[in-house]
Amino acid sequence: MKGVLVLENGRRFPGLLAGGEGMKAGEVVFHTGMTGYQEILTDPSYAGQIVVMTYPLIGNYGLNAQDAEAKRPWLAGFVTGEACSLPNHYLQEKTLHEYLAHHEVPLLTDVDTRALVRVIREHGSLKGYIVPVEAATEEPDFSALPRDLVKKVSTPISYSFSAEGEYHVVLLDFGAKENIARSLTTAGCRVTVMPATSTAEQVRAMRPDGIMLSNGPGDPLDCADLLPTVKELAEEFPTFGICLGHQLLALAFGARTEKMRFGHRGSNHPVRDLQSDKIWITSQNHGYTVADAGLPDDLIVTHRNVNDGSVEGLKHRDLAVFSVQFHPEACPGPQDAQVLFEDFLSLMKERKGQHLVTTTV
Ligand SMILES: NC(=O)CC[C@H](N)C(=O)O
Repeated sequence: MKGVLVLENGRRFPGLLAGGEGMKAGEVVFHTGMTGYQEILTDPSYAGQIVVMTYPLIGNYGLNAQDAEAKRPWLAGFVTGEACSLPNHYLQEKTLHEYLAHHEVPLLTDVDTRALVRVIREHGSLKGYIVPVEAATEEPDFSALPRDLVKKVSTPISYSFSAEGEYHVVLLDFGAKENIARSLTTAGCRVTVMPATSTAEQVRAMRPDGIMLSNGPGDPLDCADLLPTVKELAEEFPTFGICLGHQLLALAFGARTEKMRFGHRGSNHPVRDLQSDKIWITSQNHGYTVADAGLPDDLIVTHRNVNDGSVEGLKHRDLAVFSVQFHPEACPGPQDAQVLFEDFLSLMKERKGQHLVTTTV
């Protein structure tokens, strides 16, 4: 079926429509990863967004049971140049077309994604919608795009992700990629996942050694009601924030966040670790950033993006609290930053009063 992506500035990008066919509006963003599309499709941070892949051929290794970051896709649409309908991989269970049709997510293929990405880069991110060509006269209501995305994607109930491990981490789920829990488990932690709206008392009752604040969708300012709890927990426990978790920590301690022109979404964003002066290649997916202006004295910048200088990491001057804008759990992507899970373990170890043996490589 012929379909079209219509941008809010009126630009139209025709293609072939498969998957879900109802009108789905969202913020149109692009991702530069060559692989990792299954992790992108299942990353809850993309809720409410239409993701355009810049790499021309997507889907050639199918989707499997192991690489999902969540049980379902949350994104509003997926746009590719070419989508492979005959994938080949020993783990492959579904094609891109089958997976997105099953979850009723529109898949628009055969799109001139190079032209589309140029428009987004020039104008900054734009809202848009995908529809069958004949329905493209309907006026979408962009004002109706949801703002309570974190509460939509967060787990409704607490659950134990892993039951063994020396340190107990409560993972506050703002839309967590499963690989954060997997990485913590691999590092030797017992992980309990709790809803985004959990109170400090509920978290404290779990007797955690540390708090992990996850990634998640939307504008961090939409989560203002969660900030007092984030601050209370960070003042009491070793705390590690990733992406949205980093932004919420920053806001909770008095920093500001701002929307970026078109964000960072890809598997090879260079970040400078200011302490070692080494460059890490990182996986990123964010449209907001912590602003340099008005950064409180208590927060020290630990990492910066090499391309645009934006804040990529923070630590608290006095508390056992640190956070990064990129994804050390790196799915998809490189693993340069995985050492941060060891750093988190070290903070929990210190809090327990044990001697620290650094495993940093
Ligand atoms: N991956 C994330 O956690 C993204 C954080 C936030 N939604 C942003 O786009 O900046």
